[in-house]
Amino acid sequence: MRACLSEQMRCADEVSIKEFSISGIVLMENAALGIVKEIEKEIEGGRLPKEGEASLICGTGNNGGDGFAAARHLASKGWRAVVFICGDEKKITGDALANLNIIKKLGIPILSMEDSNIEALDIMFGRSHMIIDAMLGTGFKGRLKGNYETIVDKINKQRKYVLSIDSPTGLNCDTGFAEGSCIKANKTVALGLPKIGLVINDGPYYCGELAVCGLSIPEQAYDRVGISRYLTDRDYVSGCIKPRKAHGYKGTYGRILIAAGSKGMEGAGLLAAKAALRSGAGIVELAVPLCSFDAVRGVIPVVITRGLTDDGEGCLASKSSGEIMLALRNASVFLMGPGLRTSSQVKEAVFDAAISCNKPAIFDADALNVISEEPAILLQRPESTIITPHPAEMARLMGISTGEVQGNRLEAAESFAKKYRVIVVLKGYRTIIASPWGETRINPTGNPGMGTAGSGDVLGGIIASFLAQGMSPMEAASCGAYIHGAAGDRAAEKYGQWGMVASDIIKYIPHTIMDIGGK
Ligand SMILES: NC(=O)C1=CN([C@@H]2O[C@H](COP(=O)(O)OP(=O)(O)OC[C@H]3O[C@@H](n4cnc5c(N)ncnc54)[C@H](O)[C@@H]3O)[C@@H](O)[C@H]2O)[C@H](O)CC1
Ligand SMILES: [K+]
Repeated sequence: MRACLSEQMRCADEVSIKEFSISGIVLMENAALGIVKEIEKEIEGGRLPKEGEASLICGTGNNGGDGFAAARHLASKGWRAVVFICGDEKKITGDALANLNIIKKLGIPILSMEDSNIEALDIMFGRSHMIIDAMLGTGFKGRLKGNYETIVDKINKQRKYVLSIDSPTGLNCDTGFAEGSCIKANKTVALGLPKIGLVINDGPYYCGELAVCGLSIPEQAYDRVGISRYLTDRDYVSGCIKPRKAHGYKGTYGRILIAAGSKGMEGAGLLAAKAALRSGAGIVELAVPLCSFDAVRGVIPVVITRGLTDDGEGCLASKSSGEIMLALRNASVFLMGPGLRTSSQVKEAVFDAAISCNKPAIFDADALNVISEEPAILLQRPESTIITPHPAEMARLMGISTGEVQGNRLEAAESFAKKYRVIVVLKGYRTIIASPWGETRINPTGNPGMGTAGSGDVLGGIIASFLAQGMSPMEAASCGAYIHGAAGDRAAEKYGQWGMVASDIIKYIPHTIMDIGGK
């Protein structure tokens, strides 16, 4: 599913209205119907009563207009709807005014904002079963002004079910940050497309459950606007995980070469190898420095192991690159980096491999740490090359602080992908997969328990595996992140976020793939 900036949504609305003759009032009606449908799902799920009182707190823009229209549909379903208008009623125009006039004629109770009425909100909320936040949507900028802040704080103090229309009021729906007070909703119904800020940074915290109501805006309108950011969803992943061919054999599912490890860091390569096999790779070969060979040989019987010349100090020797090239002749995909550690010899080995390897490749962990000394080396690789940095590695690659990366995750991943012509998988909360050609995907799965040693090695293995089985690099990176996160979510259910470890994520990869539709 696509995700967009508020300005892009405004353009798509305009295209729908002007070029496809879907008028604004139709979009607003569709919004109201979609919101009521989402409320009905909450009733079915037992989170709301079948009938009750709803307080609709409406702004003076179109977000408020959606609220007026929703009040009418809720009233027709047997709810007692009470509308409170924040701000100067005289400012209400267009489609929002049309809907306000309808509910006035229907006799739906409307309170409007005068300072004394703010106190009336407490009585209103006291009686309500549900508060609908229709104050501000994509038109909101900066920090809440005037009475908005007081009202938002009042709503957050209530222990009532809160549904936000399009975006929780107070949230910047482009950045996913709130500068001041912000509604903490139980559910947010995004209209048209989810805005980027709803799915990154603090957005998911404020939104609660996210539902999307398409408003019947045609895909052509989004194409016209050039919206190329996506939220990876289950349908996308199940479309990429194709049934295995009846006549397939292990060679059909690819052969992965993993160059990883150093003395005492043997686990990294083993985790990647196991994750690759558990996600369907045909053959996995793990190449480690000779000094680590005995520690990995036979640990996973189905993994082929190979020793590479070491530097006598526990790491790869620079001349190991010739041996890696030899091993790569039989491989279809190359994964380099987990547990290598950093030294000038490791750097030489990584740079040689980066220049010479003509197979689809993923560079991870320490391979990225040495590449960060001269990231321009990446320009010598095809655009399909994948790098999988965590925020600190991304910061090193970009020569900025981790805080700067985390404050602008989307921009960091996208700008690096464009500048160095590689696919960037920026790990962390809401992993971002950015391509050099402008397609970006945001991953919705995963949990804080996945911040555990070896978790990234598991992700590298899954991506390599999907690549080896024929997915495009963008599909492999996006589906890899999705399955990794979803398996991590299952591991957290079983062991808790505190107790889960990387090998638990691997345990749940098979079930997660089966759930998504892989046999
Ligand atoms: N996605 C769609 O296709 C549709 C969306 N709809 C809804 O329309 C809103 C956007 O409407 P708009 O009138 O442009 O803006 P808002 O209602 O969000 O707010 C405008 C209002 O906000 C005031 N404002 C701005 N910043 C602040 C601030 N910091 N503090 C206080 N007030 C602020 C500004 O002055 C304006 O008065 C979208 O979200 C959807 O809900 C359509 O209904 C259907 C099509
Ligand atoms: K809102």
